[in-house]
Amino acid sequence: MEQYLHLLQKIINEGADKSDRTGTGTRSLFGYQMRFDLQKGFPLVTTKKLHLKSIIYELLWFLKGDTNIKYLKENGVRIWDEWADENGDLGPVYGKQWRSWEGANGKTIDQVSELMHQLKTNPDSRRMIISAWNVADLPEMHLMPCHCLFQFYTTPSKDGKRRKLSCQLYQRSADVFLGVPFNIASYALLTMMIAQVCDMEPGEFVHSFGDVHLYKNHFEQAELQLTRKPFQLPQMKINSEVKDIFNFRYEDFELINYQSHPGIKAPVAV
Ligand SMILES: Nc1nc(=O)c2c([nH]1)NC[C@@H]1CN(c3ccc(C(=O)N[C@@H](CCC(=O)O)C(=O)O)cc3)CN21
Ligand SMILES: O=c1ccn([C@H]2C[C@H](O)[C@@H](COP(=O)(O)O)O2)c(=O)[nH]1
Repeated sequence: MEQYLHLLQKIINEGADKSDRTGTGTRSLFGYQMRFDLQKGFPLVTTKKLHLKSIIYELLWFLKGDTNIKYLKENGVRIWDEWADENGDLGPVYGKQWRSWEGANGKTIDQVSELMHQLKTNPDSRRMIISAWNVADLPEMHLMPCHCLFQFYTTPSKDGKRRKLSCQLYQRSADVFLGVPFNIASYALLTMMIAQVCDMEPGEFVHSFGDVHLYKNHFEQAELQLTRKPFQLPQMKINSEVKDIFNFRYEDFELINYQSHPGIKAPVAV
């Protein structure tokens, strides 16, 4: 995960100091890209211990089309608590847009099912995009989508038998210390899950950023992380019997050989 440490260092060295919506203050860069070859291991940050359980449950929650934190809470995941109302609702956030985007004349569009259909029937398509940035719904969302648009791309693999699947994400706003390690692992996992159910090989995850920032109250934590040497990447083992993107359960994932430095606490900007 040298790419990630390089980004942290670059923000510290070259970023502009900016105020932000939360009142915390950030140092920020505009426009940056990282690439992760998913055949070289699972891109989970090793310079602090990451809680993969939260990442997996959050992804399964998006795929269910859920936008209430009840399911997360039942599974011990608290990362969305600060944004929910008294009923646990977050408004029409990711899950709603991925699975039931409301179009004209009351029709809803399941972008994930559409994507699966395209990948299986027309894998050279240049239109395999999922967008959470539903402009009409933005005012109702408790937090506007940060990872707002992603695209898939396939090529024939070397042996010509199976295709290789890559994914590129555009993240308009990125909390480099807390959010980004989650976002990398989440989209890497999603790409591997989709590759499996389409009988493809995982290719690359390309992570493109708009405003990528380090909050002022994460500086010490980031400096500590930069003193640490990354370990080799772990591997992710997925239950190969699952052949439908909507049938994955938490128990279908096994992280192997994850060696990391200790966790580092940091306050989340609300
Ligand atoms: N300021 C901010 N940063 C974010 O990364 C973020 C938001 N807001 N709002 C919406 C979601 C929620 N996300 C979050 C929220 C909290 C943690 C966090 O506190 N992570 C801790 C451990 C949390 C756990 O797994 O229980 C960490 O050390 O990574 C991570 C991602 C990502 N998003
Ligand atoms: O998956 C996520 C979700 C959120 N973030 C961060 C990025 C920003 O620091 C805040 C959102 O604030 P805005 O004012 O709406 O940009 O949350 C993230 O990094 N990853």
